[in-house]
Amino acid sequence: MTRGLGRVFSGFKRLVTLSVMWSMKHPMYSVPLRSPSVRSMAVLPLPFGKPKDLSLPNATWGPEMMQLYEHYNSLCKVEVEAEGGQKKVPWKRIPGYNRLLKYATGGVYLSKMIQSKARLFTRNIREPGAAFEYALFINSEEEKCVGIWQVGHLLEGPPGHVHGGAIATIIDTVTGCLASLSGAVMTANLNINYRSPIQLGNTVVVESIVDKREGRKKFISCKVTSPDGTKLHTEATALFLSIDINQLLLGR
Ligand SMILES: CCCCCCCCCCCCCCCC(=O)SCCNC(=O)CCNC(=O)[C@H](O)C(C)(C)COP(=O)(O)OP(=O)(O)OC[C@H]1O[C@@H](n2cnc3c(N)ncnc32)[C@H](O)[C@@H]1OP(=O)(O)O
Repeated sequence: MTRGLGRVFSGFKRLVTLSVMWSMKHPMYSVPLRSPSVRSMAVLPLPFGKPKDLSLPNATWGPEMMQLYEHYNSLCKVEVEAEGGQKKVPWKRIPGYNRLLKYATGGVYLSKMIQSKARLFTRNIREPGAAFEYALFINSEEEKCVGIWQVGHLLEGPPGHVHGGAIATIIDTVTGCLASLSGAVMTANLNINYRSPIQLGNTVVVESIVDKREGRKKFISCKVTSPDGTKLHTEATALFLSIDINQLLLGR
């Protein structure tokens, strides 16, 4: 089984790697608000169809979530001067699917082959608004990732408030997205200080930056605040280690 999977995977590996690298540089993520024409590189024709981008607004998004989305989405259209007089758009919205492998060309097929029932933890509840509603924005120039999150009623920990494990998930996702800018990583360490509880249904902003790199290690810090930044909910530091995705998938 492992050998068979290895053969399937190695056939796609190069394609996936190249397309992930290409996708991080491609301006496709600058999707205008409510644009019906979301171009997705994960879109291959038959037989699996087009994956749905779950990072776009839906009817459950409240005014604060929409305001933040519009703010960061508008940053995704701002060009800045880069080296050699060229223009760059540093902010990109990361499209969200229910599996990570759908991210890249070939991933649609791969994700059907490898544990077809697997779902990304943050996208496994189909009811809109019930759990994690979010969009991630990344600035590769400043090495910064911002997540806007609306936390639904299925994430209760203390009465009426968000579970600490759900907050850890949010932090792991935002810092993990930033850490994976240059390739596959795993979380080695997550250190969280919970400063003030988050009410269910509320929207929060999660900002993360790279503090330091040492070989395979990336040290990232993160804070979770209210939308206007006045209330600090959570602070965290994370250590990510770059990994060989082959080893992860093939269990070597
Ligand atoms: C591609 C683009 C896609 C973009 C699209 C993104 C969209 C959406 C993003 C969603 C993002 C979700 C992000 C979820 C991310 C998870 O949730 S990952 C799941 C949770 N994590 C795990 O299960 C990891 C389990 N642990 C492991 O697999 C292994 O321990 C690790 C972390 C891979 C490290 O193992 P290793 O590679 O063998 O490394 P090892 O030799 O042990 O250590 C190397 C160095 O790191 C140090 N180290 C290792 N562990 C630790 C530790 N815990 N503390 C301190 N130091 C440590 C060692 O001391 C050593 O240091 P030096 O001696 O070199 O100075």
